[in-house]
Parts: sequence; C-alpha cells; structure tokens
Amino acid sequence: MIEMRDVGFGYQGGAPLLSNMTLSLQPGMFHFLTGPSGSGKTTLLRLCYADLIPTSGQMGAFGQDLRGLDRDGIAALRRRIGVVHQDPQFLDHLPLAENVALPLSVAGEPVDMDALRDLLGWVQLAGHARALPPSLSGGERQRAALARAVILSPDLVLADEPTGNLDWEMSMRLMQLLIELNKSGKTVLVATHDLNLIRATKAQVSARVLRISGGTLHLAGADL
Ligand SMILES: Nc1ncnc2c1ncn2[C@@H]1O[C@H](COP(=O)(O)OP(=O)(O)OP(=O)(O)O)[C@@H](O)[C@H]1O
Repeated sequence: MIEMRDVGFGYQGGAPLLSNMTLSLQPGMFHFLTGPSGSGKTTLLRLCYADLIPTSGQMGAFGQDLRGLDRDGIAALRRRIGVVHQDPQFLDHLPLAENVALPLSVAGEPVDMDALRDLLGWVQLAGHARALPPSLSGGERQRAALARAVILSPDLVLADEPTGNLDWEMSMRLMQLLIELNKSGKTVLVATHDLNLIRATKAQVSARVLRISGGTLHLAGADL
C-alpha cells in the first residue's frame, strides 16, 4: 500500500532528519507510528501522502512509484488517503456539515445528504451539523476532522497525534472510531507518542507498532 525502501529525508537547509527508512504498510492493518517529539512522525506522514518528496531512496504508493507522479497522479493518490492533521483547520464561517463535505465539493462530486447525515451520526456529531467550528470542543473537532478525512472513502487513513489535546475518555472515543474503520477494511496509521493509548488500542485490535528513533524506523517489540 505504501512502500519505502531506504528512504531518506531532510528539510531544505537542515541536516538529514530521517534515513534508511524501510516500511511496508500492510493493507487492512492497523499501524501506530511512535517516537519522541521532534523525531519526525509528522514528516513521515507527509512523505506518505506526497506532501514531501524523499531526498533519497524509493517510495511507492498503491503500486506506483511516487517519483513519476504528475499533479493529476498526486491528486489521485491523495484521494485514496484520508488525513487527520494534528491541529485540524476548518472554514470557521461554514457550518460543520459543509466543512465535512468540503472534499466532495473540491473533487467536483455531489453531496449525498443521507450519507453525510449518517457520517455525522457515526462520529456522534449529528446534533452539531449546523454548528460553526469555533463552537466545537477539542474532541468534537477531531471527530469532525475524521469524518472529513473519510468522506471520499479512502483506502488509507493517516492520523497525526489525533488525541494530542484530548482527555482519556475523548481519546478512546476517537480511537474507537479508528478501530471501527480498520475493522471495516481500511488501513490505518496513527502517529502518537502516547504509549498508553497504543496499549489500550492493542487490547482491542491487532496493530503493528513502528518507532522512529535515531532518525530511522524500527518495528517495536510485542511488549508494547
Ligand atoms: N517545514 C519544516 N522546515 C524545517 N524543519 C522542519 C519542518 N517541519 C518540521 N521540521 C523539523 O523536523 C523535525 C521533525 O519534526 P516533526 O514535526 O516531523 O516531528 P514529530 O515527531 O511529528 O514531532 P511532534 O511529536 O512534536 O509533533 C523537528 O526538528 C522539526 O523542527
């Protein structure tokens, strides 16, 4: 699904950040990406959805070499990858339902109002469809961001510290939704530094844990 071989990356003007990364995201699998703050988790996710280009190595997604992709190719790739950003941004003047449906409008697709209602119900925001984003709590914003990330039915869902600002109950509520998505067949990759969250999730779903340390990727042991 996402394949990296000996991938290296450094931001322009900076020292190399990541090197010798070899990774294969297995279809239908739940993955965690962990590592200390600043180790490069967000950077790795950005490489996965072609927001950044590797400095070295080979990288493919859905069987295609990312180096050969033109703008249309990248747009097609991103359609298959839903992203929940660390600090999700919304258009504050638009009601929540319209924010969640935005990827459909951008893709030029019609909005199926029943499906949108169902999606908002699934993330427990049915009663907030007309609410403006600034009125939402942190947990509601993250669940809205998840709904927006999956509205185009992506094959892969990437979530960057989605529970970073949430209490334990709200964190587990969000993780429950990600587990449900995975059980429905989606491949999931969640970046988090929270080992308790990983353990609590692993009690419910089989998950691979990848760890960034020393500027490269390792498969964490089963004790995590
Ligand atoms: N656009 C950028 N330009 C230059 N350096 C950057 C850029 N984005 C991130 N970095 C640097 O790259 C390193 C890794 O950042 P990254 O955000 O990928 O780490 P992270 O593991 O996701 O951290 P956190 O857990 O704190 O979110 C950090 O030192 C950061 O300052």
